[in-house]
Amino acid sequence: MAKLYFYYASMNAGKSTTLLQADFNYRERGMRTLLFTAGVHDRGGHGVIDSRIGLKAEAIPFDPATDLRVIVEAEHFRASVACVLVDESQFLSDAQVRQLAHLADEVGIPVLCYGLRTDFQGRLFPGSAGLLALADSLVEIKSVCECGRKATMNLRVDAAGNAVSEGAQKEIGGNERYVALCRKHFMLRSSRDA
Ligand SMILES: Nc1ncnc2c1ncn2[C@@H]1O[C@H](COP(=O)(O)OP(=O)(O)O)[C@@H](O)[C@H]1O
Ligand SMILES: Cc1cn([C@H]2C[C@H](O)[C@@H](COP(=O)(O)O)O2)c(=O)[nH]c1=O
Ligand SMILES: [Zn+2]
Repeated sequence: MAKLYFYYASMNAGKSTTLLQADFNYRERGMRTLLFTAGVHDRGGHGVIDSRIGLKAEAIPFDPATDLRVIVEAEHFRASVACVLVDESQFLSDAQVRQLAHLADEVGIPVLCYGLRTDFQGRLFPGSAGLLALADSLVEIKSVCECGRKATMNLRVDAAGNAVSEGAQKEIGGNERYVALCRKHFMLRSSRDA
């Protein structure tokens, strides 16, 4: 039975790199894949999955109005799709997570989602909440805080490096805007700079 997977981590943990490796693995065996990424996440260009290690691939951009089920079913009808890979899956809506679950259960295509678990305030994103609730397999990709503990949280920082604790949930950025920290240091920095 095909499964819905959620590979989650803090920022800068290697999610996009791992996705692109999994994609390569399918394609080098002659299997067709479909890649999606959030249209809003244009750090490496619109509709591009880019890893800090330098790997890149084109992907279908999704926004809240995108019906991933319709796109994948139409493509699968045209030529068999072996796997669907979704980057920035924290930005999926709950309805889109259900579309992906349908693809795994009813169409038989494995769906691999990669994304953040929590935002800069330590709260779940809609896509992460949906995936934590519905995925068959939850896999944590691990990275380290500056203290050596596991980095599970994402601190948003300003140009001076001070913690930002208020603002919109969605704010595109990279290492200049976010620091991955363990929970202890996330809490300490959040309250110190408040
Ligand atoms: N030149 C490099 N060689 C090896 N690893 C690198 C290099 N540049 C960045 N990295 C590592 O890649 C990881 C970030 O990968 P990326 O796929 O962009 O993460 P994510 O998608 O989780 O934000 C970090 O662990 C970083 O240390
Ligand atoms: C914590 C947090 C992150 N974001 C944005 C910032 C980046 O554009 C992406 C995550 O990118 P990565 O591939 O994991 O490096 O998400 C956000 O909008 N809001 C947040 O709270
Ligand atoms: Zn720490």
